[in-house]
Amino acid sequence: MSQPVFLVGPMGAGKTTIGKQLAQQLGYPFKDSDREIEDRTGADIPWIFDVEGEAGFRQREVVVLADLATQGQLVIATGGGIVMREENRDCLKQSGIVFYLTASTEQLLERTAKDKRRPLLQVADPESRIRELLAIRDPLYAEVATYIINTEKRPPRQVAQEMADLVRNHK
Ligand SMILES: Nc1ncnc2c1ncn2[C@@H]1O[C@H](COP(=O)(O)OP(=O)(O)OP(=O)(O)O)[C@@H](O)[C@H]1O
Ligand SMILES: O=C(O)C1=C[C@@H](O)[C@@H](O)[C@H](O)C1
Ligand SMILES: [Mg+2]
Repeated sequence: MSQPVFLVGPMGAGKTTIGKQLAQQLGYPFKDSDREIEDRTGADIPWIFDVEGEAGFRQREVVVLADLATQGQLVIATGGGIVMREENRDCLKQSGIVFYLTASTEQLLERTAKDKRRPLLQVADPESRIRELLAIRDPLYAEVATYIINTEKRPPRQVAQEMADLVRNHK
């Protein structure tokens, strides 16, 4: 099985955290599209949003996803908005196994509260913003998903274990 494994879902779903554990358990290299964009740009995500706007960030995301998707056996954690572009959804569906990681709005809010590096959540009412984004994106995450995994009430390592078993048994 040489196809990549993608993790999609909202900010705070645990794509980066669980993705690293999954990669370790499968023995695959790990990549994070957000980190890859930052490395290639030489700047962090808040800077890219400030200077190039969300549209500039999304353009970079398309290029990085297309590139990572052709690198074979990797675990790839994606950014929360990756499904906003149709070409990304097509790429995800055609390229590998896709896990949609879910959690309640309350959990997403709690998990993202301290970290100020998510420009879309730097608003007066982040809870409403999370709900708005989910209303738009949930059907898009579901559209690309091979498996939908709830990440609540279990530590990341245990979630990753379930996912690793699904990958190993995937035909
Ligand atoms: N299953 C879990 N149980 C408890 N906490 C978790 C779980 N998964 C992730 N977390 C915590 O939630 C926070 C956010 O996780 P993470 O950065 O992995 O989310 P993400 O989906 O990659 O978000 P983004 O889309 O912004 O990159 C981290 O502090 C992480 O430790
Ligand atoms: O949900 C989103 O649109 C984003 C999620 C993060 O992973 C980053 O990709 C960026 O902050 C935008
Ligand atoms: Mg992440």
